Parts: sequence; structure tokens; C-alpha cells
Amino acid sequence: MAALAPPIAAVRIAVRRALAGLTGDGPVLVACSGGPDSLALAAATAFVAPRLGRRAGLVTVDHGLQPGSADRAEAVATWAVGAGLDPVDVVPVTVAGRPGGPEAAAREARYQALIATARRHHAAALLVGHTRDDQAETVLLALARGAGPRGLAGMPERRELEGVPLLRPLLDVSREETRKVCAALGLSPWEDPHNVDPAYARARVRADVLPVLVRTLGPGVLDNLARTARLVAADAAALDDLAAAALAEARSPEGGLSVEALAALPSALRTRVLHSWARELGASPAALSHRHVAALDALVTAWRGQGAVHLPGRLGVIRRDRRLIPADPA
Ligand SMILES: Nc1ncnc2c1ncn2[C@@H]1O[C@H](COP(=O)(O)OP(=O)(O)OP(=O)(O)O)[C@@H](O)[C@H]1O
Repeated sequence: MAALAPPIAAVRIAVRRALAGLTGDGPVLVACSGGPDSLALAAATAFVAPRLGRRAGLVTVDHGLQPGSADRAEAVATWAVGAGLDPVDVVPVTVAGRPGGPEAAAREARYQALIATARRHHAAALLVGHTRDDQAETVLLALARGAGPRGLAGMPERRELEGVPLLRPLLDVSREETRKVCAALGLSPWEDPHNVDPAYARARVRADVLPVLVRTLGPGVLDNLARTARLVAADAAALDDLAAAALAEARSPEGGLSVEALAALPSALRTRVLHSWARELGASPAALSHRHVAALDALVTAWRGQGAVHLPGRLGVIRRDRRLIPADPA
């Protein structure tokens, strides 16, 4: 028997590991764009899942943003049926008219469609094809915008999205390996033009920054960036747990948060508590910035009788009677 190409083995092992702890008997669904990463993931899942006694299906979203996108989606679906995946769904979405830039609007439409499809099939998990290289890019972009640990932690291997486990089995697999898997299996992946469009910061990092880093610092740099994400993620998760407990402790029986309890916390915890509380009040996580949290923090640590702190979503917070309380920003 011919030896299995090492990249095929690496991707299968990664998928097996990701599926091992799953509960429930629904199928796993691979979210597949037809690109090399998710195509390699789908091929490996079609092989591994049945051997673990689980059905595997595929869902591909047609954003309708490029000519021929419906044909591309159909081609992915036809391949998937031939590979034994079941169920196989093509889901068209409408991107226009959503808030935010085109990239954010497409992502929101895609995730809504993917989650709705996973729920309709009672899927045990939805699998996406982010690789180690995507993780390295995420960490670099987070560093460049001055993100805190939550941003530097990159993308988690597993998270819950509206009750559906979202898994990223390929975070330790390189993009080069997924391309080799496709070549070894004779698959012809689709190359998303957005991935090389210099209008996108991620595409510029991919095309210009990562190759320079590898050339100047050596090939280990991508693994190292991904490791940084894993290390920071573990610390951030521990701090988040502590902050959740501290938020519960800081709640005042009269409503709002006790300034005394907040002041007793180390700044790393206090800013997390204030961030969570602001989200709880209704501030959108995307719009809530470091500056908003710093202004809330100043109500505790640099009190000089200042007025309401304005938060995104027309929300306000004031300090009164040794408490932080929500207030009409007007
Ligand atoms: N149109 C789509 N339909 C279904 N899933 C998608 C679609 N676009 C992206 N995804 C999922 O989201 C993951 C990340 O997509 P993104 O475009 O950010 O990365 P990528 O590195 O170009 O991945 P790929 O090579 O799989 O296209 C993909 O691997 C795939 O699992």
C-alpha cells in the first residue's frame, strides 16, 4: 500500500482530535468555501468522521458578490456529494444592506447562514478551516492595532455560537500543508480574489509581512506566533473567570457597581469587569473601545466629580453615592 502523504495524515489527525470529545449524535458540518483550507478540512472530515461513527456533511455559502459564485458553490456541493458527505447544502445570502464594511457584512451574513444550517440539521459541531497561518495573521493584526490579551489570544479552537460548537481543527496545520493535501488528493481549490486584494489589511499581511518575517526571523516564526496566541488565550480565560466572579461581587444591592469593591481590584481585573458590565448594559462589543473602558475606570480611580461617561449605543454611566450606575447620557 502506498504511504499516506504526511500532510494528509496531519490534517486527518487534527480532525480526529477535534471530533474526539464531541457529544450528541448529529452530523458534523464542514463550512467550506471551496478554498484550499476548508476543502482539505472537508476531505479529511469525510474520511475521519464515519470511522468515529459520525455522519459528516458540508455547507457552502454563496455570498453572490462575484460573477460565477453560484456555479462555484454548486461545484463544491457536487464534489461533496461525490466524497460521501451528507447532508450537503448550498446557502445563498444577501450581503447588501447590512451595517459595517463589505468584509464585515459578508462575514455576518455567512455566520448567520452557517449557524442556521447547523441548527436545522441538529449538527454536533460546525467546522471551519482556519489554519496556523490565519492565526499568525490574526495575532500580528491584533498587535498592530494595540489589542489587549483578548485580541492577542487569536481565534479559539472551540467556541459556542448560539448553542452550536464551532471548531477550528486546523489551527496547528500550515496553509502550505492544506495546499499539499489538495494537490495529493487531486482537488482543485478555488482561490478567493479577496485573499490577494491589497485593499484588505489581512491580505497585505499575508502577501507582504509574513514572508518578510519568515525570511528575517526564520521559518519557526509562524508557529511561534500561533503559540503566543495559545499561551495568551489560557491566561485570558483564567482572568475572564476571575473577572466574572469579581463582577458578581461588585454588584450593589441598590443597583450598579460598588466603587469600593471596584477600587479594591487590580487594574487587569477591574477593566475586565467594567468591559463586561458595559456590554451587559447594551454597548456593542465591536464599538466598545479601550477609551470607553478607561473613562469608566477613571470614575473609580481618578474621581474628580466628572460627568457621565458615554458608551456606544447612546448609553451613559455616572458615579453617584459610591456606585457606578447607568444614566441617560443626555
Ligand atoms: N463561502 C463560504 N461558505 C462556507 N464556509 C466558508 C465560506 N467562506 C469561508 N468559510 C469558512 O470560514 C473559514 C475561513 O474563511 P476565510 O475566507 O477567512 O479563510 P481562508 O483561509 O481563505 O479559507 P479557505 O481556504 O477555506 O477559503 C473557511 O476555512 C471556511 O471554513
